[in-house]
Amino acid sequence: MIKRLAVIGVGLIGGSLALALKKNGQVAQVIGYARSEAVRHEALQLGIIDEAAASIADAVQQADMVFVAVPMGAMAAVLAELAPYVNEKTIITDGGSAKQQVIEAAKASLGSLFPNFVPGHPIAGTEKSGPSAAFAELYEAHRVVLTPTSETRHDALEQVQQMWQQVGADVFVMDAEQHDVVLAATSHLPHVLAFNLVGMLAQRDDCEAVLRYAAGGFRDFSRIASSDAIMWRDICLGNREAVLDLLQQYRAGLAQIEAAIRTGDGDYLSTFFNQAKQARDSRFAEPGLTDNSEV
Ligand SMILES: NC(=O)C1=CN([C@@H]2O[C@H](COP(=O)(O)OP(=O)(O)OC[C@H]3O[C@@H](n4cnc5c(N)ncnc54)[C@H](O)[C@@H]3O)[C@@H](O)[C@H]2O)C=CC1
Ligand SMILES: O=C(O)C(=O)Cc1ccc(O)cc1
Repeated sequence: MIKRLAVIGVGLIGGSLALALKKNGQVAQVIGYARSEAVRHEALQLGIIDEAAASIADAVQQADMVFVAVPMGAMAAVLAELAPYVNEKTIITDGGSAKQQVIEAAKASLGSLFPNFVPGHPIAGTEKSGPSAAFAELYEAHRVVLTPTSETRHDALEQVQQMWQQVGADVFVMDAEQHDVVLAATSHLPHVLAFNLVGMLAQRDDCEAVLRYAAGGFRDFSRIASSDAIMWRDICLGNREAVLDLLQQYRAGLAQIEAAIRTGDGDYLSTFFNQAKQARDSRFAEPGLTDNSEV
């Protein structure tokens, strides 16, 4: 049972954790902070938080658990701001989509309390953001990856693991570097591709006609291009190396497809498409990948 949970960033991810813990009676009090007063007020009105803090210091001072769920680009500043106000009993964790960058920031800011920091990433979300997008069931039957370092306190890791299990998540522990490569492949690259496709089509003169006759496949593929621009800017820049590697690999594949179309190499296309289909139908046939819902 968490006595006082401080949520820094009360949007989809922070808000959903607060709602889920409250719903299950796993937290006595939630205090929330967001940069904008209007967002804090909204979170209070929606019952996501019990109290709105006027500063990060006020939010974390009495907390036994701190959950940081701000865009990746704001993580370092938030961690630096909270560091003087936490103590050896406070556990600090986060929900950032790439882990190595957050770990570096936490190490730089938290100093001797760095072992109290448990890096985390719920592999659950939608294309919506803000407190109004939060819902208590978001994490049920979804994966949460924790990427402790060699310095992470074992009891802190256990408590964060328990917190996520209490809201219905399956918790996995992974090395941060591996996490960033894996998530670049299945999440960061697809978002970049969707943004690029939709952005490209939006610039065409015949955009209206193109979209009017779009089929279900376009709706599926383009949904994630509705995601928050600042959040995805920060993820791309925060997981730079892995995203660039995958983009290069993707471009090489695309170039081969382009060459096959140009030269009329139908065998290449059918073989390659069939290999991808076989992979999607067998090895990728995981719950969440086979239905049409968001991750
Ligand atoms: N949206 C998604 O599906 C998922 C997002 N994440 C990660 O979770 C984190 C939060 O994302 P969302 O909840 O979707 O975003 P969101 O936009 O819904 O919420 C972010 C919150 O942070 C606040 N905020 C922004 N800058 C701030 C600052 N400098 N100081 C204090 N508060 C600040 C905003 O007011 C808002 O309350 C991000 O790091 C994102 O990469 C992780 C998994 C899924
Ligand atoms: O909306 C979707 O399908 C997502 O992929 C949500 C998502 C966004 C960012 C993450 O780090 C994890 C999950």
